[in-house]
Amino acid sequence: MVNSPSFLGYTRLGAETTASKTDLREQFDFGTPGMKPWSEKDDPLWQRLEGDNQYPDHPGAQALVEEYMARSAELSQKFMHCVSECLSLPPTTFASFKGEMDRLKFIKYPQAPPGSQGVGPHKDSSGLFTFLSQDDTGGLQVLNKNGEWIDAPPVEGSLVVNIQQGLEAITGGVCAATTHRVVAPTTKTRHSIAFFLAVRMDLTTEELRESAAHIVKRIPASDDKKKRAVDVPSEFLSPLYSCFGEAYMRNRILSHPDVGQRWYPELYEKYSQQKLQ
Ligand SMILES: O=C(O)CCC(=O)C(=O)O
Ligand SMILES: [Fe+2]
Repeated sequence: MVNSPSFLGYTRLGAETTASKTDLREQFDFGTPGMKPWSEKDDPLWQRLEGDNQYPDHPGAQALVEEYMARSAELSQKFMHCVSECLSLPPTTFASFKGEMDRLKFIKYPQAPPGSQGVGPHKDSSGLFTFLSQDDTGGLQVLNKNGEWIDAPPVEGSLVVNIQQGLEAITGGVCAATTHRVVAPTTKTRHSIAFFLAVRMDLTTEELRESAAHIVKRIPASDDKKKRAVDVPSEFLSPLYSCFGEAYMRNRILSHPDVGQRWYPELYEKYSQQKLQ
């Protein structure tokens, strides 16, 4: 991944940081193929997050990744319609928020001493929803409304769906982003595959406030529930960033400091000193 300004490719064990601690996992990150090349002259820096994949040197890997991404994109399209209906909104309400490059990650967690951090507490930040497939090892946990960690145990043939910060921001916090983590396995290796449905990176906080107000008005949640949900902090809603792309760039740089330092040294310095407001 260190060769990719788009944070795509292989991340070795120990190179990723979440909640200021090193994660015990290795992974391959891929994006929807065929993105427009970044132009230094015309495009904002965050546009560079959309780039070319680095495929492993393994027969069939590229075809498999591309098929997995295409089918997940199709599924997520239907899922978004269902979510809109559940919120009593027209089925295509979220269509105009959909971003260009979805992401797919193949993750491996090696055995570790009890209580080790596979991946630390976080909210997914590149988009609207995450569709997660996990093997039968267990270790995925979700924070409930009382602030307790509860297991999200493997259920064969199922996907875990996380709400990402993009949807949280768009719905004014009514659909709160899922805070989750993985406790490292102690007796065997754990594998998981995560598909991240992209949100539009050019969406500015101003546009967002307008559309969120419009959507929130129409979602039939109690005012009390709406208010509490908005209290969840989100880097996407931080006044520090003018659009989703910028907020996502910060997230990538702090999660993958080696890549951040190589390609975006000035931003790395800035973000590592900045407290999220
Ligand atoms: O491995 C898992 O089950 C979760 C992975 C995850 O939350 C992530 O990579 O964002
Ligand atoms: Fe996650």
